Amino acid sequence: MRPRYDVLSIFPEYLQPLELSLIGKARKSGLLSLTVTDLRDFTTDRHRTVDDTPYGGGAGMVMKPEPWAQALESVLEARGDADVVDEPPAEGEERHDSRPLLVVPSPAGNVFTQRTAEAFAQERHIVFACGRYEGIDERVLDWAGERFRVMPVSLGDYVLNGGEVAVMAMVEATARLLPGVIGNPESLVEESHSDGLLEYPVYTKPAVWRDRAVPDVLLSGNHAVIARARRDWQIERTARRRPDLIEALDESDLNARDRSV
Ligand SMILES: COc1cc(COC(=O)c2cn[nH]c2)cc(-c2cccnc2)c1
Repeated sequence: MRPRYDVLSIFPEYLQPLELSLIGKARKSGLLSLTVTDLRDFTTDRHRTVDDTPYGGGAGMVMKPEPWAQALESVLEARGDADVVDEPPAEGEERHDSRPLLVVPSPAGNVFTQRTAEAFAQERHIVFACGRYEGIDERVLDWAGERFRVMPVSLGDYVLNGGEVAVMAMVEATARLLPGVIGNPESLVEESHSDGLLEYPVYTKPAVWRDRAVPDVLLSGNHAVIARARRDWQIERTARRRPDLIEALDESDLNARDRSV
């Protein structure tokens, strides 16, 4: 599967870092396609206006609906299935929803986690809509629901000026899970959150650096003992920094840790 990612933004140049490094290489080698489109290309007035004052008053501006609808329709046409109608499901089968995913970074979204990235990595086509100002006219998300699976997504409990930074983070977190993007897929297995825990501390040469030695266990060559020590460090680090994650830890792991201490 060659996933296709579309990004709609009034600051397309903001997404240029996605042309660099591993994601850039993956795009060049055809592992994924990523197209960034300027929302202003879908305005019709001389000033290429994308925002207007909010109904009901309040500070700031709201993104006008029509440019978004035109841009989203254009993305579907480019994909070649603007009017795709899903085949009726076979007897007893789940209806297959071939609509692309429309991800809208927003402080009011569902929280993006590693599980979300894993789900996104299974998607054939994701459209990322970068909101600016106070947000996008809500009717756009309602209208888009006929042609997309619409998903407001938050990176965390803070407010950015626009969705571009959030999209870069989500595209990177997703694309790195695609086959062939990361040189050594082994490195994906033991990283933070892949097993529900934070990752263990890492060390490299020299063995003693500014009077600080690498933990002896890592120099022992005993892989079972090293694996146990690393698991313990993961549990301790997670309990200290992210107690909210620790509940998810399987009871047997905690018991095993107590026995090994
Ligand atoms: C689509 O509507 C949006 C999108 C964004 C950009 O995304 C984030 O800020 C974000 C994404 N994950 N966590 C935060 C910001 C606003 C916004 C700005 C100012 C006041 N109120 C709302 C609105």
